[in-house]
Amino acid sequence: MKAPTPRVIFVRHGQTEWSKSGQHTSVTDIDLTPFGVKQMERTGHQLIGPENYQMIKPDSLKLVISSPRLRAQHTVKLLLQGLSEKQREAVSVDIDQNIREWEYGDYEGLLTKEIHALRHERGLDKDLAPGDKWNIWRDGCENGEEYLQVTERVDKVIQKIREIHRKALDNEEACDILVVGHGHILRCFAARWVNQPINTNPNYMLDAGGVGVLSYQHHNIDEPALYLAGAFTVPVEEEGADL
Ligand SMILES: O=C(COP(=O)(O)O)[C@@H](O)[C@H](O)[C@H](O)[C@H](O)COP(=O)(O)O
Repeated sequence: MKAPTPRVIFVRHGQTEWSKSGQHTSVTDIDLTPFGVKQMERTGHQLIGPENYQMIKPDSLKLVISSPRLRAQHTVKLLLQGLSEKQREAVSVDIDQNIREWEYGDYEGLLTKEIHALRHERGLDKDLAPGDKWNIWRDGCENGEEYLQVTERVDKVIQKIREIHRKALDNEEACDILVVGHGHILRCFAARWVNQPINTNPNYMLDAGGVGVLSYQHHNIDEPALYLAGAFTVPVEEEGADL
Protein backbone atom coordinates (compact mmCIF):
# COMPACT_ATOMS: atom_id res chain seq x y z
CA MET A 1 0.00 0.00 0.00
CA LYS A 2 1.22 3.51 -0.87
CA ALA A 3 2.17 5.53 2.23
CA PRO A 4 -0.25 8.34 3.07
CA THR A 5 0.73 11.80 1.83
CA PRO A 6 2.82 13.70 4.43
CA ARG A 7 0.88 16.15 6.57
CA VAL A 8 1.33 19.05 8.95
CA ILE A 9 -1.15 19.06 11.80
CA PHE A 10 -1.08 22.49 13.39
CA VAL A 11 -2.55 23.28 16.79
CA ARG A 12 -3.09 26.61 18.51
CA HIS A 13 -2.37 26.20 22.23
CA GLY A 14 -5.32 25.77 24.60
CA GLN A 15 -7.17 28.57 26.33
CA THR A 16 -5.28 31.17 28.39
CA GLU A 17 -6.79 34.05 30.39
CA TRP A 18 -5.81 36.39 27.55
CA SER A 19 -7.08 34.25 24.68
CA LYS A 20 -10.36 34.20 26.64
CA SER A 21 -10.46 37.98 27.04
CA GLY A 22 -9.15 38.69 23.50
CA GLN A 23 -5.97 40.45 24.67
CA HIS A 24 -3.05 40.29 22.24
CA THR A 25 -0.49 37.84 23.66
CA SER A 26 2.91 37.45 22.14
CA VAL A 27 5.93 37.56 24.46
CA THR A 28 3.89 37.52 27.70
CA ASP A 29 4.57 34.01 28.95
CA ILE A 30 1.25 32.99 30.50
CA ASP A 31 0.16 29.41 31.05
CA LEU A 32 -3.06 27.61 30.10
CA THR A 33 -6.19 27.99 32.22
CA PRO A 34 -7.56 24.78 33.86
CA PHE A 35 -10.08 24.67 30.99
CA GLY A 36 -7.20 25.03 28.49
CA VAL A 37 -5.51 22.03 30.10
CA LYS A 38 -8.70 19.98 29.82
CA GLN A 39 -9.15 21.06 26.18
CA MET A 40 -5.69 19.92 25.17
CA GLU A 41 -5.81 16.66 27.13
CA ARG A 42 -9.01 15.78 25.33
CA THR A 43 -7.66 16.93 21.95
CA GLY A 44 -4.51 14.83 22.45
CA HIS A 45 -6.63 11.81 23.28
CA GLN A 46 -8.70 12.22 20.11
CA LEU A 47 -5.80 13.18 17.88
CA ILE A 48 -2.78 10.97 18.57
CA GLY A 49 -2.56 7.28 19.33
CA PRO A 50 -2.85 3.82 17.84
CA GLU A 51 -6.66 3.51 17.92
CA ASN A 52 -8.64 3.60 14.69
CA TYR A 53 -10.40 6.85 15.60
CA GLN A 54 -7.12 8.67 16.29
CA MET A 55 -5.86 10.68 13.34
CA ILE A 56 -2.10 10.63 13.98
CA LYS A 57 -0.53 7.21 14.47
CA PRO A 58 2.46 7.30 16.86
CA ASP A 59 4.77 5.71 14.25
CA SER A 60 3.89 8.38 11.67
CA LEU A 61 4.61 11.28 14.00
CA LYS A 62 8.18 12.21 13.10
CA LEU A 63 8.58 15.68 14.57
CA VAL A 64 6.92 18.28 16.78
CA ILE A 65 7.77 21.95 16.15
CA SER A 66 6.72 24.20 19.02
CA SER A 67 6.80 27.86 19.86
CA PRO A 68 9.08 28.56 22.84
CA ARG A 69 6.21 30.05 24.87
CA LEU A 70 5.06 28.18 27.98
CA ARG A 71 1.44 27.91 26.74
CA ALA A 72 2.64 26.16 23.59
CA GLN A 73 5.09 23.86 25.32
CA HIS A 74 2.48 22.91 27.92
CA THR A 75 0.10 22.11 25.05
CA VAL A 76 2.70 19.82 23.44
CA LYS A 77 3.10 17.94 26.71
CA LEU A 78 -0.65 17.44 27.03
CA LEU A 79 -1.05 16.38 23.39
CA LEU A 80 1.60 13.70 23.76
CA GLN A 81 0.68 12.45 27.20
CA GLY A 82 -1.38 9.49 25.90
CA LEU A 83 1.69 7.97 24.19
CA SER A 84 3.80 5.31 25.88
CA GLU A 85 7.17 6.44 27.22
CA LYS A 86 8.88 4.65 24.34
CA GLN A 87 6.67 6.34 21.75
CA ARG A 88 7.25 9.75 23.35
CA GLU A 89 11.00 9.26 23.35
CA ALA A 90 10.89 8.47 19.63
CA VAL A 91 9.36 11.87 18.76
CA SER A 92 11.79 14.80 18.44
CA VAL A 93 10.52 18.12 19.74
CA ASP A 94 12.07 21.26 18.19
CA ILE A 95 11.53 24.51 20.04
CA ASP A 96 11.60 26.98 17.18
CA GLN A 97 11.70 30.79 17.65
CA ASN A 98 10.36 31.17 14.13
CA ILE A 99 6.95 29.89 15.21
CA ARG A 100 6.64 32.26 18.18
CA GLU A 101 3.65 34.61 18.04
CA TRP A 102 3.69 37.79 15.91
CA GLU A 103 5.42 40.41 18.09
CA TYR A 104 2.76 42.94 19.05
CA GLY A 105 5.15 45.58 20.47
CA ASP A 106 3.11 48.45 21.96
CA TYR A 107 -0.10 46.45 21.49
CA GLU A 108 0.87 43.58 23.80
CA GLY A 109 -1.95 42.91 26.29
CA LEU A 110 -4.47 45.15 24.47
CA LEU A 111 -7.84 44.30 22.96
CA THR A 112 -8.41 45.10 19.28
CA LYS A 113 -10.74 48.01 20.18
CA GLU A 114 -8.06 49.41 22.54
CA ILE A 115 -5.50 49.26 19.73
CA HIS A 116 -7.89 51.18 17.46
CA ALA A 117 -8.33 53.83 20.19
CA LEU A 118 -4.58 54.10 20.83
CA ARG A 119 -3.81 54.54 17.14
CA HIS A 120 -6.56 57.15 16.85
CA GLU A 121 -5.01 59.08 19.78
CA ARG A 122 -1.61 58.87 18.09
CA GLY A 123 -3.08 60.07 14.79
CA LEU A 124 -1.86 57.00 12.95
CA ASP A 125 -4.94 56.00 10.96
CA LYS A 126 -6.02 59.38 9.67
CA ASP A 127 -5.23 58.49 6.05
CA LEU A 128 -7.39 55.37 6.06
CA ALA A 129 -10.65 55.37 4.10
CA PRO A 130 -13.76 56.17 6.17
CA GLY A 131 -14.79 53.09 8.17
CA ASP A 132 -11.43 51.41 7.64
CA LYS A 133 -9.43 50.49 10.74
CA TRP A 134 -6.03 49.13 11.71
CA ASN A 135 -5.51 45.53 10.85
CA ILE A 136 -2.37 43.68 11.80
CA TRP A 137 -1.93 42.00 8.42
CA ARG A 138 -1.55 45.20 6.48
CA ASP A 139 -0.38 47.64 9.16
CA GLY A 140 1.76 45.58 11.56
CA CYS A 141 2.50 46.66 15.13
CA GLU A 142 4.32 49.72 16.47
CA ASN A 143 7.60 48.57 17.99
CA GLY A 144 6.64 45.04 17.04
CA GLU A 145 6.70 43.10 13.79
CA GLU A 146 5.24 43.83 10.39
CA TYR A 147 4.11 41.28 7.86
CA LEU A 148 7.38 40.88 5.94
CA GLN A 149 9.30 39.96 9.09
CA VAL A 150 6.70 37.39 10.02
CA THR A 151 6.58 36.04 6.46
CA GLU A 152 10.33 35.54 6.46
CA ARG A 153 10.44 33.47 9.62
CA VAL A 154 7.36 31.39 8.83
CA ASP A 155 8.84 30.58 5.42
CA LYS A 156 11.91 29.15 7.17
CA VAL A 157 9.72 26.74 9.13
CA ILE A 158 7.97 25.70 5.91
CA GLN A 159 11.29 25.12 4.18
CA LYS A 160 12.47 22.91 7.04
CA ILE A 161 9.25 20.87 6.88
CA ARG A 162 9.36 20.55 3.07
CA GLU A 163 12.83 18.98 3.24
CA ILE A 164 11.63 16.36 5.70
CA HIS A 165 8.44 15.70 3.74
CA ARG A 166 10.33 15.43 0.46
CA LYS A 167 12.51 12.65 1.87
CA ALA A 168 9.48 10.87 3.29
CA LEU A 169 7.69 11.02 -0.07
CA ASP A 170 10.78 9.76 -1.91
CA ASN A 171 10.98 6.82 0.51
CA GLU A 172 7.18 6.29 0.58
CA GLU A 173 7.12 6.70 4.38
CA ALA A 174 4.26 8.13 6.43
CA CYS A 175 5.32 11.46 7.93
CA ASP A 176 3.17 13.68 10.12
CA ILE A 177 4.63 16.82 11.67
CA LEU A 178 2.86 18.57 14.51
CA VAL A 179 3.28 22.35 14.74
CA VAL A 180 2.13 24.04 17.95
CA GLY A 181 1.85 27.82 18.05
CA HIS A 182 -0.46 30.80 18.24
CA GLY A 183 -3.44 32.55 16.69
CA HIS A 184 -1.73 34.91 14.26
CA ILE A 185 1.46 33.04 13.47
CA LEU A 186 -0.37 29.84 12.55
CA ARG A 187 -2.74 31.70 10.25
CA CYS A 188 0.34 33.20 8.58
CA PHE A 189 1.85 29.74 8.39
CA ALA A 190 -1.22 28.26 6.70
CA ALA A 191 -1.37 31.13 4.18
CA ARG A 192 2.32 30.86 3.35
CA TRP A 193 2.00 27.07 2.98
CA VAL A 194 -0.14 27.76 -0.10
CA ASN A 195 2.05 30.70 -1.18
CA GLN A 196 -0.43 33.44 -0.32
CA PRO A 197 0.82 36.86 0.73
CA ILE A 198 -0.34 37.65 4.27
CA ASN A 199 -0.70 41.44 4.07
CA THR A 200 -4.11 41.08 2.42
CA ASN A 201 -5.41 39.15 5.47
CA PRO A 202 -5.90 35.47 4.70
CA ASN A 203 -9.36 35.50 6.38
CA TYR A 204 -8.85 32.34 8.37
CA MET A 205 -10.23 31.69 11.85
CA LEU A 206 -8.34 29.76 14.53
CA ASP A 207 -9.66 29.29 18.05
CA ALA A 208 -7.49 28.54 21.06
CA GLY A 209 -7.20 24.75 21.02
CA GLY A 210 -8.02 24.68 17.29
CA VAL A 211 -6.54 22.08 14.94
CA GLY A 212 -5.87 22.36 11.20
CA VAL A 213 -4.23 20.22 8.54
CA LEU A 214 -1.92 21.03 5.62
CA SER A 215 -0.72 18.57 3.02
CA TYR A 216 -0.09 18.17 -0.72
CA GLN A 217 -2.48 17.47 -3.56
CA HIS A 218 -1.89 14.44 -5.77
CA HIS A 219 0.86 13.09 -3.44
CA ASN A 220 3.10 15.77 -4.94
CA ILE A 221 5.44 17.95 -2.85
CA ASP A 222 5.12 20.73 -5.44
CA GLU A 223 1.37 21.05 -4.84
CA PRO A 224 1.05 22.21 -1.22
CA ALA A 225 -2.58 22.51 -0.13
CA LEU A 226 -4.75 23.41 2.80
CA TYR A 227 -7.02 20.56 3.89
CA LEU A 228 -10.40 22.26 3.89
CA ALA A 229 -11.95 19.12 5.33
CA GLY A 230 -10.69 15.59 5.56
CA ALA A 231 -12.18 12.17 6.21
CA PHE A 232 -9.70 11.82 9.05
CA THR A 233 -11.62 9.58 11.42
CA VAL A 234 -12.07 6.82 8.82
CA PRO A 235 -9.28 7.29 6.25
CA VAL A 236 -9.68 5.51 2.91
CA GLU A 237 -6.45 3.55 3.60
CA GLU A 238 -8.52 1.52 6.08
CA GLU A 239 -10.96 0.26 3.45
CA GLY A 240 -11.21 -3.50 3.71
CA ALA A 241 -8.89 -3.68 6.72
CA ASP A 242 -11.48 -4.57 9.36
CA LEU A 243 -14.84 -5.02 7.68
O1 LIG B 1 -3.02 37.20 21.02
C1 LIG B 1 -3.42 36.61 20.07
C2 LIG B 1 -2.95 35.28 19.73
O2 LIG B 1 -1.99 34.82 20.66
P1 LIG B 1 -2.17 33.39 21.37
O3 LIG B 1 -3.32 33.53 22.34
O4 LIG B 1 -0.85 33.13 22.01
O5 LIG B 1 -2.53 32.40 20.30
C3 LIG B 1 -4.46 37.21 19.17
O6 LIG B 1 -4.86 36.35 18.15
C4 LIG B 1 -5.62 37.66 20.03
O7 LIG B 1 -6.25 36.59 20.67
C5 LIG B 1 -6.55 38.58 19.34
O8 LIG B 1 -6.65 39.61 20.24
C6 LIG B 1 -7.92 38.03 19.09
O9 LIG B 1 -7.80 37.04 18.10
C7 LIG B 1 -8.90 39.12 18.67
O10 LIG B 1 -8.56 39.53 17.40
P2 LIG B 1 -9.65 40.13 16.40
O11 LIG B 1 -10.77 39.14 16.28
O12 LIG B 1 -8.88 40.30 15.13
O13 LIG B 1 -10.10 41.42 16.98
